[in-house]
Amino acid sequence: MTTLNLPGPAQDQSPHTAPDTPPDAAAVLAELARWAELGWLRRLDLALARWLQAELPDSPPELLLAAALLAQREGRGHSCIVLADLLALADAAVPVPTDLALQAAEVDEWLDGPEPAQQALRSLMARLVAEASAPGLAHWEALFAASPAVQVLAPGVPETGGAGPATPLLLEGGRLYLRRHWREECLVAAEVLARVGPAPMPASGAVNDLVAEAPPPDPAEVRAWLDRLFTPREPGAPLDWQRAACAVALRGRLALITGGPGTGKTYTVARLLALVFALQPPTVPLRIALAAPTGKAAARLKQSIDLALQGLRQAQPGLLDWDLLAQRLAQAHTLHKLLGARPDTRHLRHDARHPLEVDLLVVDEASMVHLELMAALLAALPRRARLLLLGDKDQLASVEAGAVLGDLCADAEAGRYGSDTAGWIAACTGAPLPAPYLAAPGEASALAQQTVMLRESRRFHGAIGQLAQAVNAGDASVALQRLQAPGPELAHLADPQPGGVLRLALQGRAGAEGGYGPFLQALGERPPPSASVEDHAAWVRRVLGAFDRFRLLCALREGDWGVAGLNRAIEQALRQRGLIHGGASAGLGNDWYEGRPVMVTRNDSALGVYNGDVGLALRAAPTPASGQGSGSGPARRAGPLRVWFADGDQLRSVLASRLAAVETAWAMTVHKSQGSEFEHTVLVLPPRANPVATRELVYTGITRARSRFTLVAAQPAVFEQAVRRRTRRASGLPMRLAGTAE
Ligand SMILES: Nc1ncnc2c1ncn2[C@@H]1O[C@H](COP(=O)(O)OP(=O)(O)OP(=O)(O)O)[C@@H](O)[C@H]1O
Repeated sequence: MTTLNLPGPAQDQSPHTAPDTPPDAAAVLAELARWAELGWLRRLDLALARWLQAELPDSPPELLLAAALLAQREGRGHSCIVLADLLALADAAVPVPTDLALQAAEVDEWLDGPEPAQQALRSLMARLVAEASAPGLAHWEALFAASPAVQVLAPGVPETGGAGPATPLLLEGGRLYLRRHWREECLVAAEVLARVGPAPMPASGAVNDLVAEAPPPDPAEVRAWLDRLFTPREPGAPLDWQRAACAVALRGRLALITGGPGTGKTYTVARLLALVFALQPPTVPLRIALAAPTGKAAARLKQSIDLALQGLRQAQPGLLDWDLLAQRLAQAHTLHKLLGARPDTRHLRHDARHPLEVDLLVVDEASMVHLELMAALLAALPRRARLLLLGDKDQLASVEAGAVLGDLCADAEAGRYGSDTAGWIAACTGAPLPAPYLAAPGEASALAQQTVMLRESRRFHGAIGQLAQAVNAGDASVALQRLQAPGPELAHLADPQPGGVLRLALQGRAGAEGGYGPFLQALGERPPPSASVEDHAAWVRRVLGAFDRFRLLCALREGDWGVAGLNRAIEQALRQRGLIHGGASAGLGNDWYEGRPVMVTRNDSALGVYNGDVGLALRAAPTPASGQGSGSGPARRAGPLRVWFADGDQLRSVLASRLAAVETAWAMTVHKSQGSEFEHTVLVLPPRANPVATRELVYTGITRARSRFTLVAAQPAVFEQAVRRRTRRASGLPMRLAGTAE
């Protein structure tokens, strides 16, 4: 995002865009080039428009503009653009069909620039629309349909795309797609619908086909098991949504369990696994897989499930064959690893032809699963297998295109259960479904029947939970009041200089002392060279643990208040204080020093590191130097610098020199922090309003904090605007799933 003082609207700038000249293809391309120059568009976005024009010189200017904007919006996480939204920029009077008008009202900025960027686009759109003989959506659709670059489809055509050439662009029901995303969307919708529908016939008669083909269990038996696995409920107590989630998940091959942090999603799934295991005939070897988008989230999932099962086992040792259940629970993996990502290729080992050998798959932090990954996962998972998606639908969606969990959980808040589901839930849990969650006639989609939202946070009772709630409700003034209330949990730093953030990082604040101080101290307490490998590993664990207690999260990547600026400032301050030593002078690569926290930015399955993994550069345990000795034992050579990662209790490390795609991680983006929690989390908002700062971003930042949260916002207005700004990603998935009436 540029913060330059930018020139005004387009017509003042370019000879191609004088108001009385019709904006032809050359004029539009020149204008797009100007926007790219100003940082409002990426070079990549411009390149798509230029490529189209080079390949098809007759391309209409409207299509060139739409293609560049489609590429730009794709980079902002949208799977498509809604042409009606674009046309609405030109003139409120442009006819927009009512079903699309809702989306038009919710669009955010189209260009990565301040108001002059938006004005430039509106102005160009107004002129394009004014020049058209028959302005409006139908005219644009006709123009696009005439281009060999665009295939036009009626809404809901199956994933094959029907007949016709594989054009790069695709227009369906007023939405313009890059073909790739359209195909992924169709696949996700088809797979979801197939899994919430009736079970397929066994394909091979193999023993595991019986897993999902078994008739639904007897609700009385389910209820008896739920009573054993959950804390006893008082007669007449209201519905326990955790039990309801288990009941719903038992009924189908796909279940979505959503809820804020600490609402017991993992607690519930651990009991659900025990329940499925208990109801399974002992002859059927149930294969359970656990996965999450990042290594850390996967390790956390496994740890929480193990802990919950241990608790159950201690309380009721004779209830189940706990050892067998533990054996069935494989190690948790990242989704990339589960799917068999290979080095140097996007190709995955598992796909529809080489499906995963799994009967029940649990995916945590599903809000981070983007469209492409979800499509790959659903393609590779046999339809007879059970899939449980866990996540917080209110969190930020992935950086990549798609907001799949949000789209799938469209009905989660309202419930919208049909009478069948309500009856099943009541029979399995012993409590009636509260009337407000019943669907109105015709409203109960098949997907809603398989979705449960957990509503009570078991972790956040205090100030952080209340703040998160106010933000989620869009109530900026209550959120600000909570931030200013006395107490150690919350604080608001309104320092107009980044120096205040630096102090927080190095010392913490009143009520949340420390910052990175305890980490730096642990780093300095390296065991002596004579220490054993075990002692060295224990030290690495201590340092990693100390690092994970505090984190700076930024809305922006660039600038003094972004990840890049704050990382630089922290490194400089630490060097000045003599707390880090490194770079070329210490015989290390320029960027490396002991204690450097790094985040992996590209999957490398050969090294076993995945995008988003955070590790610390620490020297390996010293090794005896060959051929040397002294009276006090063999001399030891300092170990090489390795980057250490913790997956729960497991440590793994990679030579720092082999990790090419990493960035320093004293500060990281809120996006990349998903799936992690820190004792004290600091959220740094930009000094001026910025479309990147949204309600979902603020909510995600706050809910990363375990016990202390600090907001850094020089202007309270920036926080207020962010809380009011909801992101809605353009996607055709809700439309594709809408035909799922029960
Ligand atoms: N019904 C319950 N009774 C008692 N304790 C519970 C119950 N549900 C959850 N908890 C406890 O609340 C805490 C949070 O639960 P859990 O970790 O399952 O939540 P979560 O939704 O998975 O959280 P996150 O979003 O952070 O992953 C845990 O300590 C768990 O043991």
